[in-house]
Amino acid sequence: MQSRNSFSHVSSPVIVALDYDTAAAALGMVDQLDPALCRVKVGKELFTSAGPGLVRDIVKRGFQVFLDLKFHDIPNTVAAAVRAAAELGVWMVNVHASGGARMMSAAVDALQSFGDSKPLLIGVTVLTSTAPEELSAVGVTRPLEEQVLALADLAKSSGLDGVVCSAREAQALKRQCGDGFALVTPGIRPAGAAADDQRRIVTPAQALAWGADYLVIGRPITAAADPMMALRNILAELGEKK
Ligand SMILES: O=c1ccn([C@@H]2O[C@H](COP(=O)(O)O)[C@@H](O)[C@H]2O)c(=O)[nH]1
Repeated sequence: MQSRNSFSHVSSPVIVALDYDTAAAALGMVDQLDPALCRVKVGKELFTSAGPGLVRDIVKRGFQVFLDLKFHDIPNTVAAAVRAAAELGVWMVNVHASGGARMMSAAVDALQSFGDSKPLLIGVTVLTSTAPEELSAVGVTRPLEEQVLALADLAKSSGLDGVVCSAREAQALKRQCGDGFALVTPGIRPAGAAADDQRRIVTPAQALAWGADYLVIGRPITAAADPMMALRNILAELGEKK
């Protein structure tokens, strides 16, 4: 899957999740990483503590940034938020697909004026920390995979570029949505690694084999004694299996 915006120069599928509470800690990790070997993700903790200035700094260092703020609000607010994200120069931004078609279409429309520098717009389906048995407690009674497929269908018909899902759903999603629709998969764990709070985990090689386009990996890299070595080991495993 080649991303369809003007930032498509990194061939590695790995997106390193920078889940830190200060700009200094995040930049400490960024400075150990190579922008030719991975992209990076700024999520809610880091953005809330360090703000848009840090995102600009990371972009200036040559990294493609996935701004993972999972917007979910009324259409006008989400449209304005994704526009603000695009102005930061990020490569990818996301919204919750459960926000509905009108909200997602408003986000798509808001990005039109950015032309080739438009970030990829991705819809979150069901979080990878959600176990199948947890869905009914939030009012979703159909099976988890059906919910993921339905939300992906809504995201695609609303004009989004892809979805966040578990790689466990990747094969069914590729069949339904086709190759041009990006599958961004957190919940990635090398064999033997701790699952932590994730519930639908997949190894890096298995995720790619099942059709994931991007692998979001946090703690298995950032908590490693040598994060760059951990990244290189994952890439080597992927190279061998591709
Ligand atoms: O469904 C989702 C959506 C987002 N995430 C985010 O990805 C990383 C995963 O980090 P790990 O340390 O590899 O578990 C984290 O930033 C989450 O907020 C997700 O895990 N699942």
